[in-house]
Amino acid sequence: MTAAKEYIEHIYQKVEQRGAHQVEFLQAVREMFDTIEPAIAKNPQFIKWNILEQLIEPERIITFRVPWVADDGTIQVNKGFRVQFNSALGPYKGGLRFHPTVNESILKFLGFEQMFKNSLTGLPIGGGKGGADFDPKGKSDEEVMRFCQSFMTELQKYIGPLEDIPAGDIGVSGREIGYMYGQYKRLNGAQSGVLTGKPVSMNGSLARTEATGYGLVYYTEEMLKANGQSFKGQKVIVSGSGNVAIYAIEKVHEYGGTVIACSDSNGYIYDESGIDIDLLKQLKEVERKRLTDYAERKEDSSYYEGSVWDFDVDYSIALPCATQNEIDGEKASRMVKNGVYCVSEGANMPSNLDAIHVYLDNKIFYGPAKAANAGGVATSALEMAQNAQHGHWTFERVDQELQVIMKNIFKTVEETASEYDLAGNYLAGVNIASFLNVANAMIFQGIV
Ligand SMILES: NC(=O)C1=CN([C@@H]2O[C@H](COP(=O)(O)OP(=O)(O)OC[C@H]3O[C@@H](n4cnc5c(N)ncnc54)[C@H](O)[C@@H]3O)[C@@H](O)[C@H]2O)C=CC1
Ligand SMILES: O=C(O)CCC(=O)C(=O)O
Repeated sequence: MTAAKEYIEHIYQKVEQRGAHQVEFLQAVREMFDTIEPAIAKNPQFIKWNILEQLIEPERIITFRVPWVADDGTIQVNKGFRVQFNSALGPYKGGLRFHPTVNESILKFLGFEQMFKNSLTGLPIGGGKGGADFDPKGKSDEEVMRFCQSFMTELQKYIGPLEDIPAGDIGVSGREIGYMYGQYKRLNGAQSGVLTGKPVSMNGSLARTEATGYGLVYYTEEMLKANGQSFKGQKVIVSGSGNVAIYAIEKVHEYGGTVIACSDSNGYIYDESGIDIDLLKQLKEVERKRLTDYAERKEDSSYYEGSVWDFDVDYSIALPCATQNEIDGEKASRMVKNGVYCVSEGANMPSNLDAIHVYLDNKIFYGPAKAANAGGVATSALEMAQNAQHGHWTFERVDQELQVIMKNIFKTVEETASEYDLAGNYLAGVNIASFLNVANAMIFQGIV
């Protein structure tokens, strides 16, 4: 075993000892550690600085009680969190997730990946993530507002435009960000730079809503082009039907591909002629309905229960945009059998480690989440820039900057993989490039 490998395994054992039950976090660390040996072997100072042990420990985890009153008068209590993972490259930056499954392991995996992802954007942002085990589904607007106000009453003590700037994630969109900003302002005065993903009328950025989905397609098109392919004429499946999925579908259609299926947490719709994006937006963004309503309103479309990745149909590109671990080894093998040659991740860690092995063994063009979905946070950093200069940029300007950022990320990934004699292994390119960004910044700052 090389010294680099021995060091990596020694630190991994420590992570396991400290939190064997944190399975999502362990998975994210394992995936990273499995690819960075060449970078550690080439840079022995990382061992001297014990950089991995510093990296895997969040700078701070804040947990708090979130009490609120439901419409029926009952008193509800949820658990709130903010994981301030790493500030080597700038203030903590990353979304808030409101979902019943939220726990410390999930937020640590998300924060860990966020610090690496953010470094790939080239913008001055560190990594963080937060949220609560609150389910906005089925709640009235008033209940969501009261929850958001209680959540922010505590969170506001720890965030600020130069310290920590949360944004949205699963279950947190413009509505929730609006309520949280209202409460922040009531307690601290108007400082719009404290949250991103704000509604445009509240100093949000144009194109932030679209950015993660559009960015995913810009990144994937670059990867396809580098391999003599493109979206044009391709059949695509997108999982999810939330913010990331909707704008990924819209951009795939603009690029000449056809998205034939998308999903929610219960099932999926198949629409061979291509998902009707206007209908999907109306159902999901306006009416907050389920996908069963799509099949009821759109002729020749069908709804099926279960995972969209178990659907046997010919297609070539898979864009998972729902949630973590939605694809296991079996589902990945099924995709390959169905003709998939490209998988690019809008969701964070949607593929488990077995699925990733299937992609690598089958030479799938693979866009790991840390790179492929970085367009959302990159545009959040553009929103911060606009807020700092008290100005607004046009949609075209933000979208143009987003395209440049996503192209540059792919270029960095491709070049890094080649530099380490791993040409075409985009997973290694993503992990090594982002690891070097964060590790070097930490060394510059000393032991802090
Ligand atoms: N919103 C953003 O800017 C960014 C989001 N992401 C990631 O993208 C993914 C989706 O986030 P958003 O679209 O923002 O959230 P959202 O709340 O708008 O939509 C989430 C979608 O995933 C589906 N979903 C949730 N749990 C599921 C499950 N267990 N099985 C199948 N489907 C499930 C929901 O039905 C919904 O369609 C998440 O992994 C998030 O972390 C990543 C980068 C930025
Ligand atoms: O826009 C942001 O700050 C956060 C985006 C996010 O949560 C993510 O990239 O997973």
